[in-house]
Amino acid sequence: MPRPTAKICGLSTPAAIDAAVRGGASHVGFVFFPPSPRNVGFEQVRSIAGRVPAHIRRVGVFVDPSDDLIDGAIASAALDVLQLHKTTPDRIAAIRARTRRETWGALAVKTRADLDKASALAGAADRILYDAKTPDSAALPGGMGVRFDWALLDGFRHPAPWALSGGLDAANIGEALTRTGAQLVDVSSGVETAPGVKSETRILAFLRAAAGT
Ligand SMILES: O=C(O)c1ccccc1N[C@@H]1O[C@H](COP(=O)(O)O)[C@@H](O)[C@H]1O
Repeated sequence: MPRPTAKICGLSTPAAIDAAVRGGASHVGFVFFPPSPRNVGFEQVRSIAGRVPAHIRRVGVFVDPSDDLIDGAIASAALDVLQLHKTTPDRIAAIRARTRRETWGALAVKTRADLDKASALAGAADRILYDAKTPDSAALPGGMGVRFDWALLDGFRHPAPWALSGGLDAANIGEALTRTGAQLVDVSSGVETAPGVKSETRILAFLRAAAGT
């Protein structure tokens, strides 16, 4: 079994990017969603994204975005991947066709029935990101440290490449990998000391734990 790879999401400072790079992240994420404490503006992200070496993929995180937002983000951060939350499969397919970028569709999971939506996403996106469903009243559809019951993925026939996210951290990533067999994992609040405040120590600990070292 190859070693799992990991995305560190919600980066907004040079120090956090450098820690993700040093720790061996395969992907780094920038959030383009103003209600998020991790939201980055175009000028801000332009000033830091150049620190990411070419072998690490840059992911833009969006919530049902407009074309203008996507185009501005791609231009500012040289994004390789678009991660789309609360976006319909038709819209995801249109974004993918228009931008010619690798596209991930986030699937909010709380019950087994939620997984029924995976097949529609598989035709539209390059990868399905299983994320925990946040409460209806929550300000954000992700990035809240909420995890779902990983047993829901037991025996599930994944219709596309996939990744696991939602409430992961250095303490639970080993169990998450053993339970689900994920080959790509994604973390944001689990490597923070407060919402939007990344910890270099926690980033490095997460990446070590994900690599099993
Ligand atoms: O991180 C955010 O602020 C965010 C905002 C809007 C949509 C998604 C967001 N983050 C993504 O949520 C998951 C899980 O995060 P966590 O580890 O539970 O905090 C992850 O994919 C982030 O990319």
